[in-house]
Amino acid sequence: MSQYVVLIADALSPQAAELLARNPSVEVRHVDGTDRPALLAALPGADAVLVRSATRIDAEALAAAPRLKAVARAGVGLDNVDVAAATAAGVLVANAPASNVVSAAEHAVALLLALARQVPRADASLREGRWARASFTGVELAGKTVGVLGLGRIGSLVARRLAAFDMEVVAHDPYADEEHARSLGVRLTGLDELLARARFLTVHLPLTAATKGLIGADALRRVRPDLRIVNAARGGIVDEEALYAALVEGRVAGAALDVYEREPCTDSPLFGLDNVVVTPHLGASTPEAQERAGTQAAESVLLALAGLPVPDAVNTPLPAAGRPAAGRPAVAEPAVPVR
Ligand SMILES: NC(=O)c1ccc[n+]([C@@H]2O[C@H](COP(=O)([O-])OP(=O)(O)OC[C@H]3O[C@@H](n4cnc5c(N)ncnc54)[C@H](O)[C@@H]3O)[C@@H](O)[C@H]2O)c1
Ligand SMILES: O=C(O)CC[C@@H](O)C(=O)O
Repeated sequence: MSQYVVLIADALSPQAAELLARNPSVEVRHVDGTDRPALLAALPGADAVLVRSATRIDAEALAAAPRLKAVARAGVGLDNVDVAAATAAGVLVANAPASNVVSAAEHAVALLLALARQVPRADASLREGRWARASFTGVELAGKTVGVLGLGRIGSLVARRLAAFDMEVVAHDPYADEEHARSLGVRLTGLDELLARARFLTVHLPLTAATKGLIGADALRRVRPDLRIVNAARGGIVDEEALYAALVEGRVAGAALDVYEREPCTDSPLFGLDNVVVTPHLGASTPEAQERAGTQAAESVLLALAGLPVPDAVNTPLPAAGRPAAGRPAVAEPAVPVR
């Protein structure tokens, strides 16, 4: 008979459930965590719960789960888990911090290119039967300065990719290591210089009290009018109201957003602007990232539940993100410091 019940509350890669189910002590149950009554009804029987982004594990959910020993999130941020309440309740919280960083970095670069070349609007226009070449002039990346805000795991991967486009890459991150930055071809700067010089700005910060609204009305008054901003980190770091004002007043040339102050976000004044590209929080939405995130979260749960053995890894190996693969030069992918 199974000793531990592990509840999967969001749509995770099937490999997560497969990994858990290989352990005879574990019974896997599924619940739709966005159906709050169903979640609260399932939690009392759970020893561990796995979530992605949709399910909120807050103080109420934790109080409904007296047997709970671990919450694991298949992703980087822990925004939907009340870590303080879990800690107070003696519940271990784990994330999968390197699982989706390559996908997130690639999505940020995709947004930056889509914005620079107006790809979404040109695509929509042609599908409507218009051959409007003159309407969709873009800008080149080569030779332009990109400011990377936050030179952690994802910021470093983005910096390296944009350096390959022959951009001048500057970064602001008070905690970044000079040598690490140099190895990426990145120059560290203060925020003021980054804001004043950048033609592109890409945000890769966690959402904290210090970063909330960091790119707000004040910062947006100090930027070039031809600046294009990408935020694929967390909504709220770029203040949406201030961004809207800067865009309509021509103080900023464009923005590409994957994340929003409130999610899901299906209605925003920003969505009505031609110089804005938007996606619905898709940074980690690839099978590769989801397989890694799901299996890493499952592995954490097995370890948390009395150190259960982790079966042989079934996940897609991470292609040298956050750790250089043997035999590859150190600069091929940055060994991003994991704090
Ligand atoms: N869009 C998506 O689907 C998606 C996917 C994965 C991660 N993310 C988000 O991307 C962001 C970055 O993730 P990561 O894995 O690179 O995180 P990370 O912790 O590796 O890097 C964050 C960096 O920000 C720096 N930093 C912190 N406060 C700062 C400040 N005030 N000013 C400048 N720098 C500061 C830190 O020193 C660190 O180097 C997070 O918000 C994460 O949740 C989004
Ligand atoms: O895809 C997701 O669910 C979240 C991705 C990302 O924001 C994360 O925190 O890892």
